[in-house]
Formats: sequence, C-alpha cells, structure tokens
Amino acid sequence: MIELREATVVVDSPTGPVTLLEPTTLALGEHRIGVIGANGSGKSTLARLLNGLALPAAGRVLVDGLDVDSDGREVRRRVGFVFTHPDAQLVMPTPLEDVTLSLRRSVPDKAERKRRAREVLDAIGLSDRADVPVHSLSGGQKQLLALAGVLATEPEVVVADEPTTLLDLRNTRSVADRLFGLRQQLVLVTHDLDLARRCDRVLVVDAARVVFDGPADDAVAHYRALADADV
Ligand SMILES: Nc1ncnc2c1ncn2[C@@H]1O[C@H](COP(=O)(O)OP(=O)(O)OP(=O)(O)O)[C@@H](O)[C@H]1O
Repeated sequence: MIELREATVVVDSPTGPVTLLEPTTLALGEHRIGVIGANGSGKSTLARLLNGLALPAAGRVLVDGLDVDSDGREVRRRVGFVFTHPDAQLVMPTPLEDVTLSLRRSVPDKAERKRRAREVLDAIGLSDRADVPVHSLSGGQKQLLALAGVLATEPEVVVADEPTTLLDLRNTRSVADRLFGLRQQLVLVTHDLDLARRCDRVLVVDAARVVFDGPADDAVAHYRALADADV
C-alpha cells in the first residue's frame, strides 16, 4: 500500500520556490490506478513521488510503511518505474544483456542470471529478439523491454509514466495488455482515456492538485469538463 500524507513537492527556480504538487493525502490500494490531467498539471511529479524519484519537501510518502526519504533503496526495490522514453532505461547493447543487468543485485550467479533473463524476455514475448541490437527494436518492443527490465527485479508495484505516448495503436495495445495483465499493482499516468477507463480508480490532476479521485468514467467526465472550461 502506498500512502501520501500531506506530501508536497517544491523545486527551486531562479524566481524562487515553485510548488509542483500541493499537499496531497492519498492511500493507494486498488490493483490499477490511473492518473490523468493536462500537460504540466503535475502527473509525473505525483508518479515520481511514489518511488522516491522525487522527494516530498513536506509531508510523507510511505510504501508498505517504509518512508521514501529514509528507506529509499527498499522503496525503489518495491516500486518499479517505467519511463515514457524507453531509451532512458535501456543501457546495454542487447535485450538479454539489459535484463541481465537488472538482475545483478538479486541473482549473484552469472549463469543463473542469464537463464532468468531469458525467462523474463520469454514471458514478455521478446525471446526471439534477445540477442539483437537494442537499437534495432521497434518502439513498442523497446517499451516492452524496459518493462521486462523493471519486472525482472520483481517489484510489488509498477508505476508507468505515459508508457504508450510514443507508440502506435498496435504497440499501445501490446504494452497496455502487458501492463493490465500484471499481478502487481499498477499506477498508470496516461493521456489515453481508453486506458484510463480500464483502471479501478482514476485520479485527475490539475494545477498541482488532485482535483478528482474516483471511478474511471466519472474521472474522465471530470477531466473533459475541466478541458471544456479552459476553452
Ligand atoms: N525541476 C523542475 N523545475 C521547475 N519546474 C518543473 C520541474 N519539473 C517539472 N516542472 C514543472 O512542473 C509542472 C508539472 O510537471 P509534470 O511533469 O509533473 O507534469 P505532467 O502533468 O506530467 O505533464 P505532461 O502531461 O506534459 O507530461 C510543469 O509545469 C513543469 O514544467
């Protein structure tokens, strides 16, 4: 369970401190939680708080009772993060080497690590691409590989920040189907309202606040009304 208690994100800027997230209190227990809202509203900031990529300036963020501030390493082990751009995550020349690298902490034996990496690639549908150059993969395959690298570490929660934004319809479907097929809790930041509708609970973020929190259809209606009010 992830809990935010009056968590606030503030950054310094040349003109003084800027609040990226107003004090926010949430308990995130549902299997699939969507986060929607306009560009620049604070969705990524909220997502990054959940695994300590952003730290609260005030308030607390707890993952299974562990504080992101003081137990950052353990929190990051429990909460995996998938970025919009898979290239931000893929550092090795081939998929097999990349997933093997993700396993370096959890699997000490080298041969066993490779075997497990092949299993992970197989499970995500990339076993036939295991040894090709990463740069030759399609955008969808790269995003699946980034997800495989995260899943290899066996997190309890997967936070994905607009993981399908760069993908075409077919790749969006395949990445989304993997994400929604996970046994792990999923927190999905997305501009794709069809994906948001598949979530059990959806947060709408606007101007650095969570302005709606509830069932997906109601959240999408709320977001549409906000957009209409802006025109
Ligand atoms: N380090 C920073 N310093 C100053 N402002 C920042 C910083 N990081 C983010 N911001 C600003 O905070 C606001 C919220 O950013 P965030 O990335 O959380 O938005 P978002 O809702 O995820 O947007 P998008 O849908 O465009 O990805 C934006 O106006 C952004 O420019």
